[in-house]
Amino acid sequence: MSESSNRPPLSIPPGKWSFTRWNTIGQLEALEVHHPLFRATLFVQGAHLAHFAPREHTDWLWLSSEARYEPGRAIRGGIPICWPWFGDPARNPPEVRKRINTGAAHGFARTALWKLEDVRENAHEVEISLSQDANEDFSEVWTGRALALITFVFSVKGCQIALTTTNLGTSPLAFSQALHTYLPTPDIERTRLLGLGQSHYIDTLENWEYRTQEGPVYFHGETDRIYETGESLTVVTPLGSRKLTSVGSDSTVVWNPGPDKAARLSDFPDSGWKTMLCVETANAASDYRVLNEGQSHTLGVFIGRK
Ligand SMILES: O=P(O)(O)OC[C@H]1O[C@H](O)[C@H](O)[C@@H](O)[C@@H]1O
Repeated sequence: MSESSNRPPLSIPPGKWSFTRWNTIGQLEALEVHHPLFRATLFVQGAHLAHFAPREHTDWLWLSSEARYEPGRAIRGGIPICWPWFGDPARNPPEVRKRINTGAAHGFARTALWKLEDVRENAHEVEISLSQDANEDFSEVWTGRALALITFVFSVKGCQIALTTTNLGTSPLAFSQALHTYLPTPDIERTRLLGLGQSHYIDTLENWEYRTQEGPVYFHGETDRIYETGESLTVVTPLGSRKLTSVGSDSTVVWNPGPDKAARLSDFPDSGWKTMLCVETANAASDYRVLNEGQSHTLGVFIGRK
C-alpha cells in the first residue's frame, strides 16, 4: 500500500470556499458543508459521506454511535463506497474474483485516502469531487489500473452521487460495486421499501437461493438480499419517506443485520438494527460490469424527498 497522508490536499485553498470547511473528526479529515439550505460531512478517507440534511431536517443518513474515525478503518454508517468489488470476494463472479488478492469484503476504496479534485459552490448547490487512482500501490489486494471519480451534489432537494470508473489498463476490467447507503428509521418493524415488487432476488441468508418479491419489503429480523433491479425505490418510515433513483445500476442490495448479527458487527450498537436499513445502489452479482481499455461506467443515486 502507498504511504497515505491523512492531511487535507492543499491544491484548493480553503479561503476560496464560503460554505465548506475542513474539520478533523477523530483521526480523519473531513469537509463540512454549512450551506444556508443544507449540511453535509464528507470524509476524504473513503470519499465517505457521513451526514446530509436539508435545512430543518434531521439527518437523512444513519451513522453508528459507535463509529470510529481512524485511518484504514471503515466508518459504520453514512454511505461507504464499495469498490472495485462488492461483498465477499468469494461470492463474486470469477472475472471479478481473479483480480482480488484478499478475503476482505467491499473493496479497498472505502478505507483508502481519496484525492480532493474540486469544490464548487453557489446559492443553491455545493458540488464536491474526489478521485481514487487504483494502481500498483494496491497490488497486495487487487490487480488492475482504474480511476474512480466520485461527485457529490448537495442541494435542498437532496443528495446526488455519481461514481465513474474508467479502465486505465489494457485488458478488460471486470468489477462490482455499491453505494452502501445507511438510512435511518425510528422503527424498522414499521418501515417498508416500495418498488421491488415482482423482482427477483438472491436471498443470501437462504443459501443464496433465488426468490421473487411479492409487494413491499418489510423487515422482520435479519435481511440480506441482492435484488435484480435498479428501479426507483421509496423507503417509508413512520417519520416520512425518501426516494432513491439510480443510474447505471440493475441491482439493489437490501440489508438489515437483525439482533444477532448486530451483536457481532464491528462499531455497531446492539440495538442499532432497530433504527437503520441499508438500500445499496449496486452493480452486484450478475450485474457486475466489464470495461474495455479506456471505457467508463457511471453508477449513481439521487436521494430525495418522496
Ligand atoms: O460489515 P461490512 O463489511 O461493512 O458489511 C456490512 C454488510 O454489507 C452488505 O450489505 C452485505 O450484504 C452484508 O452481508 C454485510 O454484512
